Amino acid sequence: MTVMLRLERVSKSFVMHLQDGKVLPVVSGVGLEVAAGECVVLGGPSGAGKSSILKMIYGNYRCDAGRILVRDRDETVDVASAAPRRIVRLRQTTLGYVSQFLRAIPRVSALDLVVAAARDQGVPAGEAEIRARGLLAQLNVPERLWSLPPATFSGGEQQRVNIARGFVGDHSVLLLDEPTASLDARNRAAVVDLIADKKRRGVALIGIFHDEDVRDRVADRIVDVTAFAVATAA
Ligand SMILES: Nc1ncnc2c1ncn2[C@@H]1O[C@H](COP(=O)(O)OP(=O)(O)OP(=O)(O)O)[C@@H](O)[C@H]1O
Repeated sequence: MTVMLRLERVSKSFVMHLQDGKVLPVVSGVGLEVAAGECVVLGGPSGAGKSSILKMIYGNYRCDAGRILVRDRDETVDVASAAPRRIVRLRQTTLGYVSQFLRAIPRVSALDLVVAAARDQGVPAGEAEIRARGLLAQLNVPERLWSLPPATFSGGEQQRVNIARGFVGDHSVLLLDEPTASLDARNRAAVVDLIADKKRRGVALIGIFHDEDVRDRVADRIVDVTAFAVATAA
């Protein structure tokens, strides 16, 4: 078993600068591991800290304590202490993040957005286009839309273009932040298939899924984040 991601004693509080620097502790002592080919789902009620944990792993939120170890080919990177430039490189080679929101670029077509995500990871142009077309088709994005910029697409269509962007490359650790939120049953099933495919290829996945059916189909393990919740006097 190759561990691709390990969190050790990770803690996070938010400092509310607009409220006299009041400190809002969120999680403490988070420890978990994700192996290659495994999908771990973060569980627990709203506000438990699931998204904050994903954002710390991706390096968007700084953690107060602990280590976030990501295997990057022959090296191990501690996201908690790595320099920003190292985190940017880690995201190019190894660490991907898929949310439900697409950041559309004006005048760039849906197909080109997906191709660009693969090219950023060094996938050759021809191969990138084949993968992008395959994913847009698998995610039921109508072909007449592929040459159009997604700014005018429906929410679900934009979400599926974003999922195609997230899955088109060769990241070996993928963070999934509710990628199936507001998709219909057919497209939720398509995403479940994509996750199964990544698992077969040895990708380590960790994610948040509010849909119980999807969660049960993708999860090898569910880690309940309330175990790491910080008791506050409120
Ligand atoms: N940038 C931030 N600044 C201040 N507080 C924040 C910030 N991000 C999250 N929080 C707070 O941290 C707590 C955990 O939020 P988080 O989004 O991680 O929970 P969650 O388990 O993902 O919830 P949900 O299931 O509703 O998305 C919440 O109380 C939230 O208000």
